Formats: sequence, C-alpha cells, structure tokens
Amino acid sequence: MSDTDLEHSHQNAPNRHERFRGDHPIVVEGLRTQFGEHVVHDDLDLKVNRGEILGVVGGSGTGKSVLMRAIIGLQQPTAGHIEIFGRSITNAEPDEEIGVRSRWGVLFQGGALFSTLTVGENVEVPLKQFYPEIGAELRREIARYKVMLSGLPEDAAAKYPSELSGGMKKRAGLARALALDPELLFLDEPTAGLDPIGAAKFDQLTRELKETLGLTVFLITHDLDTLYEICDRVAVLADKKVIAVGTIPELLETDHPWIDEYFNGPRGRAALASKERAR
Ligand SMILES: Nc1ncnc2c1ncn2[C@@H]1O[C@H](COP(=O)(O)OP(=O)(O)OP(=O)(O)O)[C@@H](O)[C@H]1O
Repeated sequence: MSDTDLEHSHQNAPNRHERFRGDHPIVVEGLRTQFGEHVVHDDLDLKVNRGEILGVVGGSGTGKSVLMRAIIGLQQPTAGHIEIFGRSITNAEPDEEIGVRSRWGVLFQGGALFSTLTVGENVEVPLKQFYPEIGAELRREIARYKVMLSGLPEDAAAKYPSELSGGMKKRAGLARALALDPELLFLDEPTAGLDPIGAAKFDQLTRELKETLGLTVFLITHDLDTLYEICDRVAVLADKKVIAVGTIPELLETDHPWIDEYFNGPRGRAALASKERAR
C-alpha cells in the first residue's frame, strides 16, 4: 500500500481524525438495567475522567460487567443515558455508533480470542473490520507491532491461543484491544487467574500503556494490589448504584460498610502493607 493509499484509508475511516479533548470520555446518567424482574442497576451515575485508570469494584453479581457491556453498547439499558466522547451511545445512528466503536478496545474476561486464528490473525480481525482498505502486508505489520507492544515475544504472533499460557493469552487479548489505537481501554478482570508476579507485570504494562498512549482505562477488578498500584480512582458498585468514586483515601472516609470491609479487611490491609513496603 502506498502512502497515498494509507492516507486515503484513514480519511475514509470513521472519526479517526479527532481525539476527544473533553473532561469525561464516559458519562453514565440514570442507568437502569434489568433482566426480567431482576434489576441490576437503578439510577446509576458515573463519570470517567479523561486520562485516568478507573478501577471498578463491587461484590460478585453487582453488575460490573453488565455496566461495561452497557457502556460499549452490548447491553441495551432499560432506561438512562450513556455518552461516549460527548456523544450519546444510547440513541446513536448505526454509522455514528461504528465510528465510536473504533475508538475503544476491550479485553473481555478470559481474553475471548478466536481459537482457530493465530494471535496475529486475532489482532487483525478489528483491523479488517474497521479498515478493510488496508492491505494484507501492512495489516500483518500493524498486528505484529501490537503483539510486541503488549509485551509478547515476536514469535507469539504465529501461535494459536491454545499454545499460550494464561498470562500470554491476556496479553494477546490486550494486543487485539489495542489494534485500532483506541483512546479508551476496557479491561474486565485482567489479572484474574494470573500468579502474583504475572499480575504485577500486567499492572505495570497497563500503567505504561496508559501513560505512553494517553489512554483512559475502565478496569473491572477484584485485585486489591491492582487498585493500590495503578488506579487513579476507584468506583464502588453496591445497592444497584455507584455508591462512591474517588481515590482510595477518599473512599476510606465514607462510612459504607462494604467499602470499610473491603479495604480494611485482612486482604485490604495486606495490599496496603505491601504497597508501603514497596515504597
Ligand atoms: N444476559 C443476562 N441475562 C440475565 N441476567 C444476567 C445477564 N447478564 C448478567 N446477568 C445478571 O446480572 C447480574 C450482574 O452480572 P455481572 O456479570 O455484571 O456481575 P459482576 O459484578 O461483573 O460479577 P463478578 O464480579 O462475579 O464477575 C448477575 O446477577 C447476573 O446473573
């Protein structure tokens, strides 16, 4: 592909010329999500700051993954309003929605890689979908670069997911999430199932990518070390809402029993002690 072709493909690509400059790339207002009689979210509000890593915590089944799915348009809200990059996603026209979708990357729980494709081919999937004009050779090059950016060795691009360790699969999923140079990155329990060293390395990578690529990160986690090490703020889901959002010291000033038990329980204290030892 010539430089002119590449330029042309970028001109045709949805919304690639603009980067969001506002304060809140994600705004959720009055969200209600319901499955039959089961209300998961009721009048939930959340604003994510541009350039932050927002940790999202809450007990099992409080609706963290459903919230992420609602934000990325995979779960239709029963009521409420969601804005991404200042545009409503809840009432978006299909064309506009596709444009917005190309500006975020998602690492689902378990990686969600296509098992019949190599890692490199997995990374190529969104490139093919959103940039069909890009030639095969350039697409392969971009995929290889994303694989390396995610901390995998170059030869990992030719491997199948079944040939990778759990930690490598997460990185492969991350490489795919980064395929389109997103502004927003959604990570659903990225360190679940990793050993503590692998988890710490993944956290470090997330922080470095956020800083070098200027990402905003929405990170669902149960991992207290991740919260202490890399999250700028933490949002707590309970009682069908975001009951508090702030830095960990700010959260500790609230007197909600779940927050108190979570951060001041044995695991919370151990995570804090470990952070202080590291200092
Ligand atoms: N497609 C669906 N149909 C019906 N109920 C659903 C569906 N998806 C999620 N739920 C329900 O919504 C609730 C919230 O689920 P969600 O996966 O968001 O929880 P979570 O906070 O991410 O939990 P965990 O920390 O265990 O992953 C759960 O009770 C779940 O059973």
